[in-house]
Amino acid sequence: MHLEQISSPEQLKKVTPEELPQIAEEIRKFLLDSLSITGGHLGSNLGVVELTLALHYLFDSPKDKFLWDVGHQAYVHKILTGRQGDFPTLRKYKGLCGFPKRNESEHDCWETGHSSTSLSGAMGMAAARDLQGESYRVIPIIGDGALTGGMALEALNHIGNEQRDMMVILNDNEMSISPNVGALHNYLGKLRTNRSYHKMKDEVEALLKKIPSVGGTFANMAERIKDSLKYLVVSGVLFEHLGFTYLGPVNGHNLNELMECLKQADRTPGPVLVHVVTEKGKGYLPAETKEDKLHSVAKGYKLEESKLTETTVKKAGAEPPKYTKVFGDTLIRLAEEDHRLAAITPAMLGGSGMNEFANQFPDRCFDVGIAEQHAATFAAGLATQGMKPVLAIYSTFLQRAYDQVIHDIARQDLDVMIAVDRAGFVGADGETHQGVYDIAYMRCIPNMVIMMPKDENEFQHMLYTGHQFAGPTAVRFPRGAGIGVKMDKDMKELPIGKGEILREGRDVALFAFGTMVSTAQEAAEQLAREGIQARVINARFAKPLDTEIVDQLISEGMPIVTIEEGSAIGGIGSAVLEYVSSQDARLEVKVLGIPDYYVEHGSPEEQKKEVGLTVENIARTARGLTPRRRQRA
Ligand SMILES: Cc1ncc(C[n+]2csc(CCOP(=O)(O)OP(=O)(O)O)c2C)c(N)n1
Ligand SMILES: CC(=O)[C@@H](O)[C@H](O)COP(=O)(O)O
Ligand SMILES: [Mg+2]
Repeated sequence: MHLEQISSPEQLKKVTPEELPQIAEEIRKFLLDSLSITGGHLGSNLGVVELTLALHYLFDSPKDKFLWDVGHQAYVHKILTGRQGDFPTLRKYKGLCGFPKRNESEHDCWETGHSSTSLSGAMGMAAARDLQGESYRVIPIIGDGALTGGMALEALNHIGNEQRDMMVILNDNEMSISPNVGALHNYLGKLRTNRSYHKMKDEVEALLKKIPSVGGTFANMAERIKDSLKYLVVSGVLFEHLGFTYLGPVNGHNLNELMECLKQADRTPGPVLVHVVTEKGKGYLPAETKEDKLHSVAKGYKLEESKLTETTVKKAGAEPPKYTKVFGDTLIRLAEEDHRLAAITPAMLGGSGMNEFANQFPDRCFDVGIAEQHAATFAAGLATQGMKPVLAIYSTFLQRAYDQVIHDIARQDLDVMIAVDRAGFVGADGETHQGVYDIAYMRCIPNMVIMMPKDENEFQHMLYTGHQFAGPTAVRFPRGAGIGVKMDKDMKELPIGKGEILREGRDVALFAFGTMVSTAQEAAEQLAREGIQARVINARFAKPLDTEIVDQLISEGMPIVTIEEGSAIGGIGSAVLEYVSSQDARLEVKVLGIPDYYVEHGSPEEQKKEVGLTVENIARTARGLTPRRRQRA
């Protein structure tokens, strides 16, 4: 039997146990070939090949529920559940999603993208199962990185208390995106290495079972040994304290051992935690030996070489700097000048461009694990004592820390700068990762200052401005490269709440924010060729809004098109509308932003086109506002 003959878990079950290692090799080869063309999350998937095979071999999806935490490691599950043929479209527009997707397959029972949700979801399913008198297995698969997330710990607390049947698979590869960190990680390390202790525990228990229950000193002594052994075992295993039966650690690449352990877990009532030790990047040397274990690779990754293809490298050299790189460089410059600056990342050191900062300022760099809520409140704590923390966080993950931004940072008016990376469309990761809500969810928070630069040069000035400002600021910036402008040598402070007029015009105002400014400028040029003069405004601040600029537009009766790469509900367009209405003014305002639905994976260009954030649609919208005005003139 070969992989191409397996398009369902039923067919997998026809494979003999002896053939499984060969299927595992075929899966690895398929992943490597396929992802070298499309890109995607390589390292984690190479690490779960045997684990996924074992789960589908022994258990019965879709009746049994597999919940993949984060979901970036669900490619093998997709291959085994009939989607192998769709891999050429992986993470492409209208193609196979890079994460579990309920409308893609009945085997995807739980959608993910953000980490640490699987245990709570599993608890919900287990409770529903029991309340409805049903019988199926609930199996969340959670990584050691995802286990550092607060939600996962909240769920352990609940699951251990309720004692419902559930098999938690802890896939421990000692890696988050970067090497995993934290006390829990250290603790797992002790469990992993303490194999002799586990062997001793099994041997002593077996021995004691043989001691006959006779009276006298010997029996008392045996009971005392039993008690102290119980204490040793229990105090060594945090999970047992929490109400789980702990099984493992088991080698996640040895199919025989792994399946034996899973069978034992299946026979155990109540919540069981199976500690599976795997290697991220397993089977591909460039991944095994690289620090990030090739967590994800770009399109065109060349096999057998742990570097990108020639064409990609050349292109990268010629491209303007990535915003993330400008952030990392500016952070270092700010930290050199100000010893009060400390930077925090919730597990995204590399992704946030902070590796070099961590090298240069190890004492002032904090990787707190996948703990966005803690990261935000930790920043607040630092700020109360006169530090000037910078919280580097992706827009989509800042959603996790919403109450902390309101309650701990902004309400106390603390001097925290939030560097909101990946703001706007993120492309291939798709709907779970789009950074499109932060303007709306932060604009309503008192004390917040929210800005977004039109280019990478303005970005460094905004970071400088945010650092100088004594209160909460959010500087949002997109994924990817800048637009190729010259970078000023010195950083300067921008006036808070002031936009800039980039082009004069009397027919219509294009009021644009961040990435949309250059698109608006292009639209203005197109309109000029048709005789329509558009005024282009770089809003710079979503809060405070530059009301002077809007007052001027009101006084001229100039229609406005607002343009932003963020949710149209509650964004900068809403801010303009709110202000116009507060002035009892009658002015036409059209809001261009992201409509009220989740935009799926694809390229950012395809995503922008889908929602009308294009030169053509801006020009079309502006045209629709101008005829009456031009007739009057
Ligand atoms: C809430 C949240 N924060 C951050 C991330 C980014 N992220 C994706 S995968 C990952 C590491 C997950 O580590 P682990 O669960 O151990 O899986 P592994 O990659 O090691 O297989 C992180 C931090 C995320 N997806 N969700
Ligand atoms: C699964 C996950 O959340 C991350 O791996 C994410 O895909 C990283 O995104 P960037 O590539 O934008 O850093
Ligand atoms: Mg891990």
